[in-house]
Amino acid sequence: MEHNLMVEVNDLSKIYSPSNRIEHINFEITKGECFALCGGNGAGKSTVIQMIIGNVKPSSGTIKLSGMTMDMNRAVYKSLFSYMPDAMVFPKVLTGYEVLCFFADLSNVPKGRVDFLLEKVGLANDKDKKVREYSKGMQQRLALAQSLLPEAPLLILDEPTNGLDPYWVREFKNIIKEEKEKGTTILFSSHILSDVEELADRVAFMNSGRLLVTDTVEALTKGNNDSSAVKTTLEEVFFSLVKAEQPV
Ligand SMILES: Nc1ncnc2c1ncn2[C@@H]1O[C@H](COP(=O)(O)OP(=O)(O)OP(=O)(O)O)[C@@H](O)[C@H]1O
Repeated sequence: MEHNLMVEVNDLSKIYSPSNRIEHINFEITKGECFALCGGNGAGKSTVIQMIIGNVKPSSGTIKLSGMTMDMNRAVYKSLFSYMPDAMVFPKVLTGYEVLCFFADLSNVPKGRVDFLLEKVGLANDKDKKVREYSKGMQQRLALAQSLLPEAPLLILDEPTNGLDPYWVREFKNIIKEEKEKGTTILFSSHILSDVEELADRVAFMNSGRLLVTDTVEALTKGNNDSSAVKTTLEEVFFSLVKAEQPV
């Protein structure tokens, strides 16, 4: 039977210490959906992502991708997603082209796709430069190209537009929209709530290791039930959620 859910996160927790806990995280992402994980610094977004991709072992809870846990078949589980970290460290002695060819070989991706993606992220003219000569933004564009190489059904992006100039923020958003149109399921984390509003179908807000709310962008920004109500922004929603959490 075709499984409609790409991601199922069920009562997931990571207890780093008694005072540093990410707990009771529950959400599902339907195939083809664009889902944003939002929250302030230290809310737990990256930890949740790291648990999904198998880099951090959960203290409890389960994660399924397309109905499958990592324990069922690690190789198949890992083939279901590709991942762009918030800061990727590349071997600095390699050129951008060599880096992508390395990752392409790992995933049996034809070299033609390397050239296509270098063009897409605006690095075609710099492909023979060593990565150590790349600016931070160029390295980030290389990281995005790396994550797009395998055309995995689930694309996971940790803070994809952080630190990019306005031109490349827009280009990144267009690339994410293209992926969405192709039917790729997308999970991304971001602090930039205007980007989230533009890209995401649904949003989960985290604070201090807990999930506060998960809903569609439309429902979160519609104001109140009065149809004449002025729409609010995700930024305002986030402020009121975090404010409500503060001790009085
Ligand atoms: N390896 C670790 N060991 C101990 N604590 C950790 C570890 N990694 C993260 N934490 C803690 O877990 C909490 C959540 O961190 P995490 O990086 O997941 O948050 P985030 O929402 O991604 O934050 P930011 O937006 O600042 O990147 C923080 O209190 C952080 O200090």
